[in-house]
Amino acid sequence: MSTKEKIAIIGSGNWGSAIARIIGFNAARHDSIETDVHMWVFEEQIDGKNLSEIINETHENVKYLKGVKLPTNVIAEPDLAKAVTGATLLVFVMPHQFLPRTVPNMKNMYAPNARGISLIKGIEFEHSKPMLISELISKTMNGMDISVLMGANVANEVALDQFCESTVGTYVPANGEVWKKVFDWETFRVSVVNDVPGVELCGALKNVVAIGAGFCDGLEFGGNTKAAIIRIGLEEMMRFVEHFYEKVNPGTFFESCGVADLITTCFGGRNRKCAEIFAKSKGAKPWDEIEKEQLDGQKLQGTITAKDVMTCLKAADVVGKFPLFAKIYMISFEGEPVEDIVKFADVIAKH
Ligand SMILES: NC(=O)C1=CN([C@@H]2O[C@H](COP(=O)(O)OP(=O)(O)OC[C@H]3O[C@@H](n4cnc5c(N)ncnc54)[C@H](O)[C@@H]3O)[C@@H](O)[C@H]2O)C=CC1
Ligand SMILES: O=C(CO)COP(=O)(O)O
Repeated sequence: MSTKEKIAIIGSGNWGSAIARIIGFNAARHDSIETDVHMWVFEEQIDGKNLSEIINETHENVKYLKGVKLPTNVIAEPDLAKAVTGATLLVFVMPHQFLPRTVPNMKNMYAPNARGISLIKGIEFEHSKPMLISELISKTMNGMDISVLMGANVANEVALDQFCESTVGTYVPANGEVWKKVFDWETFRVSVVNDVPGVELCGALKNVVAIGAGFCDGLEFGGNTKAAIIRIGLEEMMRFVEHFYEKVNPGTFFESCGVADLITTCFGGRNRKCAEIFAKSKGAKPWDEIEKEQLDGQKLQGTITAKDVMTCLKAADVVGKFPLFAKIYMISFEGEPVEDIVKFADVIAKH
């Protein structure tokens, strides 16, 4: 039996495909990893043909990462149980709303010593308290060790080999080193830290702030205002993490997963872009319509996360300590005028 690590990627969207390219390169160059990497594809039809077949024939995900070639050792597989069979390393990368219905289809076909990593930016909650996606995955997979990878990694730029950094958060340093081998590439530099909640919550919460940054762009505010939103957003991200997860290392916010991801998303991300359009419509255009028109099947995470964050803040009775998060939620879902993005006094007074 092979003692090599075997990688399966669970997801093949915009980020899933971009990171599959790097994973494929690393699997081909490291002797300790099997060269073939299986990538699960949620099957759909493109001009009457299965997307998984198109990927295997053309080595391009023509729907989610058009114009970028994947290495030939990345093999698209529409059957999830088959994709993970014998895998020792499971890479979870899909919009978080699809996770609960996907994981059971893996049918325990992965190797008994399998470890996982989540690249998913979002939160879940249990009893109105935030629950990490990595915790949720671990719980549904009999306590499997789940690390996380988050960073300033807009997928289309990573796919073009533009230099960037990323952060792995892990509980088990030896697993962190394995994941570094899987992801670290000359244009994609990976650091490993021992802080899963900090890394993961940075990745989830910056999407909410990016909605606020998009509102500023839609209102045609200048750089000063957007910088203020980013700074206040960082402060609220730190406060949220401290409030719900006291063991977080403050240094994590200065890794790629923290301030760098916040900045890139507030300038070049999908959440920013869709929020700009929402603001330009004065809040009249529904989010799902904007998502459909602008993202062609890709998914917006910041709006869902804004709702989830608000649920946690209300349950803990701390809304007044998070006026920016609250404002973003109220503008997005309660009809508050978009211009009020910079007016916090009412939130603080009310809570
Ligand atoms: N795109 C980016 O630049 C980055 C995204 N991320 C995060 O990575 C995660 C995955 O994002 P992307 O790969 O960009 O996905 P995406 O936004 O491109 O979403 C499309 C994916 O969802 C799948 N899908 C649609 N309906 C489904 C269903 N019913 N069940 C299962 N899958 C279904 C599609 O097949 C496709 O693979 C998200 O949490 C995102 O926040 C993280 C870093 C960068
Ligand atoms: O997470 C991202 C960059 O690291 C991508 O953000 P968007 O989903 O806003 O594009």
